Amino acid sequence: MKVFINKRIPEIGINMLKEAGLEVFIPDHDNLSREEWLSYCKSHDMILSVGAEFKYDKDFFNECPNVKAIALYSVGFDHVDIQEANSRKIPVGNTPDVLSKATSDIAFLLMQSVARRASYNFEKVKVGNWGDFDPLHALGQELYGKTLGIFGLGRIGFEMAKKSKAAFDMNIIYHNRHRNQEAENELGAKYVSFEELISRSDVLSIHANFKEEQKELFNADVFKEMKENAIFINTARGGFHNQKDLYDALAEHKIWGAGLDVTNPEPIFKDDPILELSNVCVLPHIGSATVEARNGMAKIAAENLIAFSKGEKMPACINPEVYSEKS
Ligand SMILES: NC(=O)C1=CN([C@@H]2O[C@H](COP(=O)(O)OP(=O)(O)OC[C@H]3O[C@@H](n4cnc5c(N)ncnc54)[C@H](O)[C@@H]3O)[C@@H](O)[C@H]2O)C=CC1
Ligand SMILES: O=C(O)C(=O)CO
Repeated sequence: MKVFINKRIPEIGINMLKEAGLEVFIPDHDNLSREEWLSYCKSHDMILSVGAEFKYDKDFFNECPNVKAIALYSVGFDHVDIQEANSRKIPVGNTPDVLSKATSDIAFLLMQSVARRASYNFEKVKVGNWGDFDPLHALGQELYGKTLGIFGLGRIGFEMAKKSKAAFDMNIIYHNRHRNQEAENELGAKYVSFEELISRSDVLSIHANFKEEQKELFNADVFKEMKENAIFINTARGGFHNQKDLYDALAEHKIWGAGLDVTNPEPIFKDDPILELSNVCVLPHIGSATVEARNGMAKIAAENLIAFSKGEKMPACINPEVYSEKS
């Protein structure tokens, strides 16, 4: 069976696939056009898919009838039409858990960076404006005992909550599709309505998996209900926030600041006015960018395809229903 990988991943995953007897093809350049990508997909049985640039939508499935399995090199799967995959009984794997610590580290880092005005202060040093000690200048806010609101308390949200509780004894409130009993028992996390989450959070951190219905859920109507000292953190998907509304809320100091590892659109335009604001920290989607997480992702993605090639269930499968439908 032949595997197409659209971009080089850590060797550990490639070696596992080859050792399992699978033929692996990786193009010699990264910036594939959609046409090139499609032509490679068409001639392979399995895809190890890196990044969310190309969508696995109805058109893809219609054009690539030979593809039998997809292993995403991500935990997020908002670029895959799962119903279409299900209707063709194509299992789709993802990479849960191995990146939860790394991604929540970035949410935590952004929370502190915004609270202590890191981008403003970095810029001062860079332009040679260190300045004298000033008791009233460049003051941040402390996070001790503040309220952290988590939207989407799953794997990454839980890691963020644990760190914030341990470091700053923050009160954790959350809004999720289901109650998270573990977080309630271990951290005293309190389940609240969406409205309560917005109005009570000193830090609001987004960790839900994105669906089109939730597009720009965090918009002017939400920002106007947030506290003036509130910090908005998004490490989930840029599609969750309306970036113009976020800009307005930040520029007008309706909220304290924002930390973004994901933007809308992504990548962010170089001249996006939000980048000019001193109360914003933006990172280029590096949540899972550690050696440990990326190796773990390569390993799980390879395990998913190897299992499939042996006629077994993928160990990390987004749509396990394809197996029960088969039997
Ligand atoms: N910045 C980065 O590099 C990375 C970003 N991510 C993003 O983080 C997301 C979360 O990952 P995990 O924690 O592993 O997923 P997860 O599935 O463990 O947690 C997501 C939680 O959000 C909840 N949720 C979804 N929609 C909701 C809604 N409308 N209202 C309330 N709760 C809702 C779900 O019930 C679930 O508990 C991924 O889907 C991905 O988009 C993941 C890894 C790296
Ligand atoms: O895994 C994901 O969903 C990412 O965004 C990148 O690791």
